Amino acid sequence: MSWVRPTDPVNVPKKLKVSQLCEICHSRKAVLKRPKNLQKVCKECFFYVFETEIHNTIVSNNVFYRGERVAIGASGGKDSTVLAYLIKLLNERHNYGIDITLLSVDEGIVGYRDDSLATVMRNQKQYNLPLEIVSFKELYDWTMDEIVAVAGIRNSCTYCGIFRRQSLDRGAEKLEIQHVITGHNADDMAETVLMNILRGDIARLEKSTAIITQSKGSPIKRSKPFKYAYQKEIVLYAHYKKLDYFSTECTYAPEAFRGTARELMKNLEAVRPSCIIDIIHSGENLVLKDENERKKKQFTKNKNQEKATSAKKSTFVDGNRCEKCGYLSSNKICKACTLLADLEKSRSKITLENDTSMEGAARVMRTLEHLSF
Ligand SMILES: Nc1ncnc2c1ncn2[C@@H]1O[C@H](COP(=O)(O)OP(=O)(O)OP(=O)(O)O)[C@@H](O)[C@H]1O
Repeated sequence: MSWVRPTDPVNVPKKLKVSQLCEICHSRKAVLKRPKNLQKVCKECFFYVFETEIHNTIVSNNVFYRGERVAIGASGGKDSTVLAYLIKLLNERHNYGIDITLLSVDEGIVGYRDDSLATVMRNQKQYNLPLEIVSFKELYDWTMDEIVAVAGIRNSCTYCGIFRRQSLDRGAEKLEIQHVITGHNADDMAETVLMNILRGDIARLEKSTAIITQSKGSPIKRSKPFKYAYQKEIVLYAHYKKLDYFSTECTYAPEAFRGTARELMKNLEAVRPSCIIDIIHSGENLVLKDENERKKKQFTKNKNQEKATSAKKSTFVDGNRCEKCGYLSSNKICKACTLLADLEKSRSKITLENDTSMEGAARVMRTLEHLSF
C-alpha cells in the first residue's frame, strides 16, 4: 500500500492549526478540498482514498474476472490517461490478474487527435503497455475532418460517436479482446441521465447508469470504472501525480444539447457538489413502468415518426449482422453504414484541399466557404 500513517514525529507539522490538518490522517497539512464532499485532505490521503474508491467500485461490481483481457479506450485525455495509470496500478496492487492493452481510435481530426495520439504513444512507453490504433480512415475511408466538410460541424458529434463506438468494438475484436473500459466519469454519467430525462428518452435512461453494458448478441462488453469519480478529482489526481495527458478540447463543438446539459450540471454542482452523485443515485433507483407497456407506446411513437419522415426501418433484433458490412448490428443495416451511405452521396460534391498543415476545423471552414452546393 502506498498510504502511510504519519507516525514519524519528524514529519508531523509543528505549528499547524487543527483546521489546517488533513481530515483523514489528522497529522499532515491539508492541501486540497475534495470536490466530491469538500473534505480537506493531504496529498497522500487523497491518493489513497481516490484509488481505494475506484478499487471498491471495481470489486463490488465484479468488473473484471481473473485472466480477462481488457482494452482501455485511450484518447490521451485526462480521464483515459488516469484510467490507464490507475488500472495498471490497481491490477498490480490487488492482483486482479487482468491483461491490459491500450486501444485508440484515430478519428482523423488534424490539430487535435494527432496531438492526443502522440500523448497516448508516450503513455504506452511510460506504462509499458501494448497499444493498438485503429482509424476512421482505414475502417470507413473517411476522416472526421472530411465528414465535417460534408455533414457540417453541428452533426459532427453524431458521426463521431457512432463511428468511434463501432471502431472501439472493431479494434477490440481484432485483438480478440471482449472487454473495453472507458474513462467516462460521474460528471459524464450525471449529464447523460439529465439529458435523457430532459428528452424523455426512457429506453436510454434505463441503461444510462449501468457500470457494465453489453448489447445482446455482441461479444464485447463495456464498462466504466470511473462511474462515481468526479471529473475535478480526476484532474487533481492527474495534476498531483504529474501524469502526461493532453488537455485541449476537441476542435469541433460538443453536441448543442449535451453542451447545455453540461452547463446546467456545472451550475447545479456549484450550488450543491453532491448533486452529481445524487443524480446517478436517482438514475440507479428509478423504477420504470412495465417494459412491455413502454414498448407499445414507443412502437406507436416510432410508427408516427416513420410516417412523418417516410423512413424505412428494419425490424429491431439484437445480435443481427449488418447486411452491408457484416458487423454486429441491431438493425438490418448498421448505423455506421446508414451514415456512410449519406456521406457517400455528398462525397462527389466536395474536394478537400490536400493541405494538412492547416488545423482541421479551419481547413473545413475554408473549404465550406469556397463551396457552392
Ligand atoms: N479516440 C479515442 N480512442 C479511444 N478511446 C476513446 C477515444 N475517445 C474517447 N475514448 C474513450 O471514451 C471516454 C470518454 O470520451 P469523451 O469523448 O467523453 O472524452 P473525455 O471525457 O474528454 O475523456 P478523456 O479525458 O479520456 O479524453 C474516454 O475516457 C476514453 O476512454
